[in-house]
Amino acid sequence: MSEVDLSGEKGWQPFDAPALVGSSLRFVSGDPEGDRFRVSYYRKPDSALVARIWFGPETEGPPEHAHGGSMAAVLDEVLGLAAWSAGYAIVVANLNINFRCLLPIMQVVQVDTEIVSVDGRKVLVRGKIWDGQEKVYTEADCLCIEIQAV
Ligand SMILES: CCCCCCCCCC(=O)SCCNC(=O)CCNC(=O)[C@H](O)C(C)(C)COP(=O)(O)OP(=O)(O)OC[C@H]1O[C@@H](n2cnc3c(N)ncnc32)[C@H](O)[C@@H]1OP(=O)(O)O
Repeated sequence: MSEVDLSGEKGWQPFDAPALVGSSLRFVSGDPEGDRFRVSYYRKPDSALVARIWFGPETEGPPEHAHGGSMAAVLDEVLGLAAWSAGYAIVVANLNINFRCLLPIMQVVQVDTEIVSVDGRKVLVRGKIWDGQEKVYTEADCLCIEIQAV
């Protein structure tokens, strides 16, 4: 497969996910040369986690477009990781997804995240997969629950 440009924007800092949560996080981001997903994580200047993600041919669902489950897997990982990167050791309890537009495969898209609220052990993270300009493919609310130990 040809080179995929996952570079971030000016002011974004590369974020080392395995350094924070360990190398078990491989389902989405564990095969950076593969034909499924290729992912690079960054922190924005406001410290929000952001990802640049390439959906490869093995994520195909509808012809030439991403499988809904592949988008769900990406949102599970990125939104959960957003909570970890904000200092909360969590697992995902509920992931509510709206699929807005078919997502063409073989292109790089962006996942933006936002910590919406923290209420005791409950951390609500909101995110979207979009083109980074205007087109939103998928939106999600992710309820994360803090755990004592992994
Ligand atoms: C290790 C590195 C990982 C880093 C990367 C993260 C990205 C990957 C994210 C994942 O894929 S994690 C794997 C998928 N998730 C799971 O398998 C979670 C399975 N579920 C559980 O382990 C437990 O259900 C859970 C820890 C989430 C909660 O069980 P607890 O017994 O600890 O909590 P409890 O049931 O008492 O609920 C605590 C609060 O959360 C609320 N809650 C729990 N589950 C909920 C739910 N599903 N919907 C709404 N609210 C929920 C619950 O009502 C309560 O609210 P209040 O404090 O206000 O009373």
